[in-house]
Amino acid sequence: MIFTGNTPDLYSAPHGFAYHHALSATYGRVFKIHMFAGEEQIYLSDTRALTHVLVRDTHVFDETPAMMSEFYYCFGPGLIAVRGDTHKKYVSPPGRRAVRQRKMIQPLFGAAHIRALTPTFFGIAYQLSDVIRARVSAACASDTGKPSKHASRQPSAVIDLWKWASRAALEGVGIGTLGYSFDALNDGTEDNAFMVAVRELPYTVYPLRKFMPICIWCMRNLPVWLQHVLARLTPLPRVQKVRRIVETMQRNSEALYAAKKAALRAGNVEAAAQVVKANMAAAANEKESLPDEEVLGQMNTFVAAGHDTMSSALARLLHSLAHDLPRQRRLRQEITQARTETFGELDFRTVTTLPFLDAVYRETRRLYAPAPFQHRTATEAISIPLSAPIELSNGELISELPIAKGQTVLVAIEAVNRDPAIWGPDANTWMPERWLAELPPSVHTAEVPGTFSHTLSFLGGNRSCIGMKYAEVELKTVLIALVENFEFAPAPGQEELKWRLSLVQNPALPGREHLEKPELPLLVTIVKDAEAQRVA
Ligand code: HEM
Repeated sequence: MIFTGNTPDLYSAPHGFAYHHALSATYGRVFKIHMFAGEEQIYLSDTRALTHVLVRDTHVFDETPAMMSEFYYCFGPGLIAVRGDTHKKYVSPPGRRAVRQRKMIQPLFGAAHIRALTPTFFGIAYQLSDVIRARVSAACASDTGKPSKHASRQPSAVIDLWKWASRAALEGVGIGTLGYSFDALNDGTEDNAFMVAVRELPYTVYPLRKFMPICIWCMRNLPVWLQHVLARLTPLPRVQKVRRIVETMQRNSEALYAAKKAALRAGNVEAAAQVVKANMAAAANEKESLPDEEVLGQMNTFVAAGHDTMSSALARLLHSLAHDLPRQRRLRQEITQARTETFGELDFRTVTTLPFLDAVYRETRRLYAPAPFQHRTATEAISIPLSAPIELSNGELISELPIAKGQTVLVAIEAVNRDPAIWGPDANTWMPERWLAELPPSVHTAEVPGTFSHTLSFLGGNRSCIGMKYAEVELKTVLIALVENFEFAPAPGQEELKWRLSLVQNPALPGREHLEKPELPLLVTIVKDAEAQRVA
């Protein structure tokens, strides 16, 4: 305990959430936590101070070396794993021009591109609904010899929706960013190695965070070839599994990249991945372009960042609605009415303007941020202002928080999103209606430095989530298709699910938290038959 500090509790998958909630409730918005080998970090949910960490003083607060090393090892030099000038600007080798990664990638996640992708998202959403329908029908048929449909009882079955949330997320990010279908929504498709690797990465790598200080030392002090030799020789099975996953992802991205470049050279623009297309066009025009390893880094990053967060987010939306049938019915009614009013043609405008759908989406993102915290490390000593003075253990009152050079701040995303002083006494309750009324003045005065609806779910500042709008439109589209076609309810005998802390949160059945694979069993009932769906 003296050596590990609070680290085991802070990162504990099964108990981590309860521990974080208890810490905030007990110690407030600013306090110290004790990490591995005596390191002290600052646990921060004071919004004024966080504005400095995430927005105003980003020249001081950088991504934590531990996280950068982890991302770099897993994905290569993609947007999430590069810092400072490289994040904005590639420091070019002689003869090459400099290119800003974020600037170059931004259009791929801009409103115009997302609008153009909306029919693709609908295609994925209806494929998902078809596969769930087929599963329910098959389960009913195997129970009774034929699908159990009669006047009073629609076909229903318990389905593990984690598997399908994960597959839909993969298909979305594959088609949307790489122009590549994993064929993940074809019921007969077995998981291929790439799919398994992407899916298993977050919960395989997460428990290794306790060894991060050792990894960082190696990455800072050893040549890359020696790091790879050491990774191969490390006897921990988990390290070997991560290594295999990373190699699989890299191999598949390389093959895909080669195929996309070849397609583009052969004049098949449609078949090219957006990022490859944009980069090759830039290079052809002698404009700023990324070297191959950075394009590969983006491909790995998009797949991982898009898959993990999106499957967690969709799972939370379905789970919340399953536990609240009246609100689920209200949402279904809104969607059905929109379908009638638009003569069946739901589009980008419908997706982004349905008020209750929007309220459900915002509330779920507020209460259940897939990534409940992040880290930033000060590259020099600095003092940042606090919203309200705090009392130190020696009785001294301070209104500026001193942060030492090298000290890490834990950005407590979830604590801000659930702060009762901001959101009111019902801050911990899932209540979509709060978004349909005027938000309390405290939400505005808090000045949360986040890019999404006064929350930190997509963080804020120069490293906020680039996929925010992409996520919103895809998730809402999928929700429209699913809620219109099915009713979701807790699975009998499996009503309680436990949400585990990981790189992004994921569900498990009580007593099965030790199993790495997440599970989301829900009772799915078909409420709109296939014929009606086709007519719509
Ligand atoms: C509900 C879904 C999502 C949530 C909650 C989410 C959340 C976040 C958060 C909190 C960060 C900051 C991480 C950090 O500071 O280390 C981030 C960064 C990032 N996200 Fe997302 N994300 C989501 C979906 C997506 C999607 C769909 C994509 C791409 C297809 C994506 C791509 C990225 C990338 C590339 C970054 C790094 C940005 C940078 O460093 O400049 N995210 N995301």
